[in-house]
Amino acid sequence: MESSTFVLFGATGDLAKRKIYPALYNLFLDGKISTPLSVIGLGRRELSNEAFQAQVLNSLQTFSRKPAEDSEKLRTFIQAFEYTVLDVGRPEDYVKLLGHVKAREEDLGIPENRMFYLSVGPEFFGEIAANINSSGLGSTKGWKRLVIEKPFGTDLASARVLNESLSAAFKEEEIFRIDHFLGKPMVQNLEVLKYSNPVLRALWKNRYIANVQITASETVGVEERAGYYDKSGALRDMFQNHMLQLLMMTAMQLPKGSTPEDVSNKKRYVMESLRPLIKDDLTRDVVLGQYAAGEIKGNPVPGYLDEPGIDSSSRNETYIAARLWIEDPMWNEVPIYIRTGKRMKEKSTRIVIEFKEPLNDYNNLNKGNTDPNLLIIDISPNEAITLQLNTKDPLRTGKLEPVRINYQLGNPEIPESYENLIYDALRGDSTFFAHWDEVELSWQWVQPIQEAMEAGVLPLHSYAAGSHGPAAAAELLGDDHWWLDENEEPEAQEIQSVPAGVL
Ligand SMILES: NC(=O)C1=CN([C@@H]2O[C@H](COP(=O)(O)OP(=O)(O)OC[C@H]3O[C@@H](n4cnc5c(N)ncnc54)[C@H](OP(=O)(O)O)[C@@H]3O)[C@@H](O)[C@H]2O)C=CC1
Ligand SMILES: O=C1O[C@H](COP(=O)(O)O)[C@@H](O)[C@H](O)[C@H]1O
Repeated sequence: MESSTFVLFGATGDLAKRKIYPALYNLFLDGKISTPLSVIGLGRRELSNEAFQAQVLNSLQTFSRKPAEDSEKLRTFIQAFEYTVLDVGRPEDYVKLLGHVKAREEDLGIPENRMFYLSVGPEFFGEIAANINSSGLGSTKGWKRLVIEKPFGTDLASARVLNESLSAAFKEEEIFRIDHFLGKPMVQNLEVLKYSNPVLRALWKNRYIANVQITASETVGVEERAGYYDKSGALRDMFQNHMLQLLMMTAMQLPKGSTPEDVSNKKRYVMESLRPLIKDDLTRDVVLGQYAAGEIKGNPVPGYLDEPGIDSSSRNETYIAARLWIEDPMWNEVPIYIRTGKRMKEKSTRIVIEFKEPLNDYNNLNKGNTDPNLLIIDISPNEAITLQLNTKDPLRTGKLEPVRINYQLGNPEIPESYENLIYDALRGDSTFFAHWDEVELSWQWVQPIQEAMEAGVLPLHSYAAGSHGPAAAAELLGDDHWWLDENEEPEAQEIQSVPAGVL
């Protein structure tokens, strides 16, 4: 991999401190970044290089997975960072930035490879891309790449406008749209799991799969992000991007040796095959919820409407569950259940594949009550693969009983999501990024939900903080039920204690 200049817009912001600097540092320590390294941080506030470097050091000491103790390596890393004042709306600042980038390229003997990482508000994305183009920053003899954070638009129309403005300055293959769920090691493991195991490969089809459940539950509430979250809600914040990306990764079929373009095509195919939502059936397929006061791990927490910065009459959803169908010979008749919510009982991102019931019980031991086989893929915070099988009870009750075979990753050496993604972007590998077609089709699919929410025709169910979500989300599954962690209370018991009213 050739050296490049990492130009970071929003270098004084929260994401840069918590994720980007630690990721760069860990990549540097792992020898995954070409040296000499050059990072130019940008922001409106005045900072000397030394003050900026002190901020970077502080971020590493607070957030890095590897220790940032005084060492020659740490000093070399920190000295790679320089700072320039830039206001995104001032074209002259980009010209000054070009001078800075070129001077460093010459000083360090780095080829004109430039990665522009936009860790700023999405309202600036289009303007920055245009200014990179017009200032000459984008006219390089090497490669240029644009890395952008979420959110990518707030609906189909705004996403299309944003994409057009980016496309005027960068080609699609130069745009790397971060979806940090795609950087999670277990998500990156999905393809290998499906295709390197003949057992799973043979079963990964509707003949054997009863349903698929994709859950991202969080115990945190709105935190300090009321301004953003009260406009975004669970649909825009999690469902349209992370949850649908997990669905694509689960359902796509990828031949060995696929290129990033093949991946993008396969993911697009999944989205194109999703049965569109019908306005009149929405209440049957989608459940929205908002948390009421409750308890998280024994501590009382306020309801959403009492959170600081939230309008007391807000109808914003903090929970969404949906039933989806992929109209494709491999997935026909397999319901896919997706749910995500804040202030739930546990923090867990997980995919559960429920296999079809055996046609007949072995020797009729359980008389139709045999548990199904499950494949449970824990993505975070736990990273694990669990297979639930049936065995004969060794205590000779004569019954079959389910047992779980479990493999936990849990190795501190495993790179964090941003490390994986920044490494891939530096290598020019867009496999684990959101491509435009996927983003567009995702917005298209959720559009009927957005319209129904705007028209106020979708009920908003209340659920107690610390529960598994609204009771209506259990009904969405009909005869199926959500699978929980082995140690948790069964869903049915929890659901009974949840206020089932409609707000
Ligand atoms: N924080 C997080 O955990 C996550 C953030 N994101 C996304 O990442 C992006 C950045 O988020 P975050 O770091 O939290 O935001 P912050 O508000 O913490 O930081 C914003 C950054 O943008 C800079 N900035 C703001 N206005 C301008 C301007 N006019 N010209 C130049 N620089 C400007 C600020 O620097 P200064 O004030 O010096 O100008 C600051 O460095 C957003 O798109 C967000 O949605 C995505 C996932 C998670
Ligand atoms: O993008 C987001 O993701 C986080 C959850 O991510 P995780 O890696 O902690 O599982 C979510 O809290 C946040 O609201 C959302 O913007």
